[in-house]
Amino acid sequence: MATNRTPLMAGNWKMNLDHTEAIAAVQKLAWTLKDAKHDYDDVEVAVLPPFTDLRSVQTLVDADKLDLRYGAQDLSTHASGAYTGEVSGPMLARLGCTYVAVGHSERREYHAEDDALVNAKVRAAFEHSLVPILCVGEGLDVRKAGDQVSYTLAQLDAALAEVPAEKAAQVVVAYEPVWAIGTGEVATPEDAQEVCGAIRGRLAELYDADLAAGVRVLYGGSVKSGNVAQIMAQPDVDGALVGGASLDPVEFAKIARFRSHVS
Ligand SMILES: O=C(CO)COP(=O)(O)O
Repeated sequence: MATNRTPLMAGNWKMNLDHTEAIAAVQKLAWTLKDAKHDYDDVEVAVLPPFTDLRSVQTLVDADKLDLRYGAQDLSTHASGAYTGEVSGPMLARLGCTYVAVGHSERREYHAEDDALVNAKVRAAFEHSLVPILCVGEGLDVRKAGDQVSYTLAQLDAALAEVPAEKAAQVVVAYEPVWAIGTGEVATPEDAQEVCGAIRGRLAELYDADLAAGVRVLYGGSVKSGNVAQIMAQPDVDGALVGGASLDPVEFAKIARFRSHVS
C-alpha cells in the first residue's frame, strides 16, 4: 500500500458480544496492543460493535483514553422520528462514533438493502459527520462469470451518487467478495488487488486522481493474522474489514500488527 494512507483495521463484530463482553474484549484488545512493540503505531484500529455496546465502548475509550476508534454497523437514513427500531446518525455521532458500515452484504441480502438505500445511508452518514465504511463486492455467481469488477464498480457508482468530492475524500471503501465472507475462502492477494485497484481507478474517474490516491480501500473476507500480511502487501489494499477474527482480541491485535509477521 502507498505510504500516505494510514492503514485501517476495522473489526466488524456483527451480532456478537453483548455490552459486558464488549468491555472485556476492548480492554483486552487495548492491552494487547499496548504490550506490542509499537509496530502498529501508524495503523488505525477500530471496532464496530452492536448498537447496544456502543455506550459501554465509548465510556471505556474515554475513561482510559484508548487509541481506538469505534463505530456502528448500520444507520437510518433519517435523523429522527417515527422509525421504530432504527438508530440515527446523530445518535451515533453523540456516542463518539467515527465510523459506520454501510451496505454490508448481510444488510443487502437479509434486509433487502438496494443501491438507492445504500446511497441514502452514505449521504446520511456524511450529513452527521460519520465516516461511512462503504461495503461493496460480488457474489459467487458473478465471480464465476468473471464480472466482479464491473459488478462492484456499479455498486460503487450508485453508492456515491450525488456525494460531493469534499465528502467522498473521506469515505472508506471495503471490498468484500460475498463468497469469501465467513467461509474461510479468502480471496487471493491478486483477486483483492484486482478489484481494490479498480475501485481506486473508478474514484479517479468519478472525482480526481488526488482524491482517489487518498481514499482507503479495505479488503474483507476471512482475514486472519496468517493471511493479512500478503493482502496488505498489495498496492491498493489499505486495511481490512475483519469479521470472525475480530471477536478474538489477541488475534485481532495480531492482524493490526501485520507488519510484524510479514512472511
Ligand atoms: O463480513 C466481513 C466483515 O464485514 C468479513 O467476515 P469474516 O472475516 O468473518 O469473513
